[in-house]
Amino acid sequence: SALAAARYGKDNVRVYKVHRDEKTGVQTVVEMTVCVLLEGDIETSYTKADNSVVVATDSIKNTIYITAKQQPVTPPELFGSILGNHFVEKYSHIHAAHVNIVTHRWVRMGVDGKPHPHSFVKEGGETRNVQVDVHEGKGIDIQSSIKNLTVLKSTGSQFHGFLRDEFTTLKETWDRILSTDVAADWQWRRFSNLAQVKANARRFNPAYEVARNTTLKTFAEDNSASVQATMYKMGEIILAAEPLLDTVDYALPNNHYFEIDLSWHKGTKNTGKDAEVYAPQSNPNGLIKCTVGRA
Ligand SMILES: O=c1[nH]c(=O)c2nn[nH]c2[nH]1
Repeated sequence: SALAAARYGKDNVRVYKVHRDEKTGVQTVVEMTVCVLLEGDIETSYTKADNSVVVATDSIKNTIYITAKQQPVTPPELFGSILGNHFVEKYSHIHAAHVNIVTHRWVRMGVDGKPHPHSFVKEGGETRNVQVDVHEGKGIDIQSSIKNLTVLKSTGSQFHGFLRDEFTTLKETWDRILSTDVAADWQWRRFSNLAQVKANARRFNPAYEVARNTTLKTFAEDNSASVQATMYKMGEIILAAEPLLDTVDYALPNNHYFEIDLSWHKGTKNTGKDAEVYAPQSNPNGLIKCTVGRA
């Protein structure tokens, strides 16, 4: 046998960094969970118990903290590129670094209608993530994403005209609840090196805002014919907004809310246009995926 592939590193490195604006007294916080995996001429550490090629995962963890101290930690696309590039440049036998960053949403607290200078609220499990893959001598691939943004609309969603055969029991509907946990990601065109990432660093936050706002606005406003049709509209708009994007991906679970027939109780009407009380379903769920690319 032979080693077909290998990468190793430190996962679940939790990092918090505060920025203190001395003039205004406003403090800003970033909290993230980082994973760094390294690839390169490390085969002998697997096949020959040769640890001389191993940058210890503890050293990788230390490097994450030092880099977070010395470098900007936002936008995560930039921090991930700086971090990955460090390992490829520092160690001649390391030829690729794979950095995953999950940033948690500490949203500034509003107190008496005003943004508080140093207090924050974590809103749900929604995160902003990046996957940065630094390939020595080839370039830097960045995928940005939103995860666990749970949304629901109480109407404005339909599903009819679908294929009917001997396996079909689902009733057609022109008015249903639609709820999903948004997982969206957008793939940047390969950056040739760290300098080019830095030259485009101003694009990352606006792209995130466009992706998040487009997702919410389209979800809310589209009189959805299906999850498929609505997610495609989202992807089209995001792609049109940022020329450096190659593709936009969505993976949307369809979290079903079933009508409950209550007619057994004194003829209580609770289906169709009289439906008010529903049974939210944990499973099974639809799962609709797509990748929107340039024509
Ligand atoms: O939006 C939807 N797409 C589907 O493919 C589907 N299948 N059942 N319900 C559905 N809703």
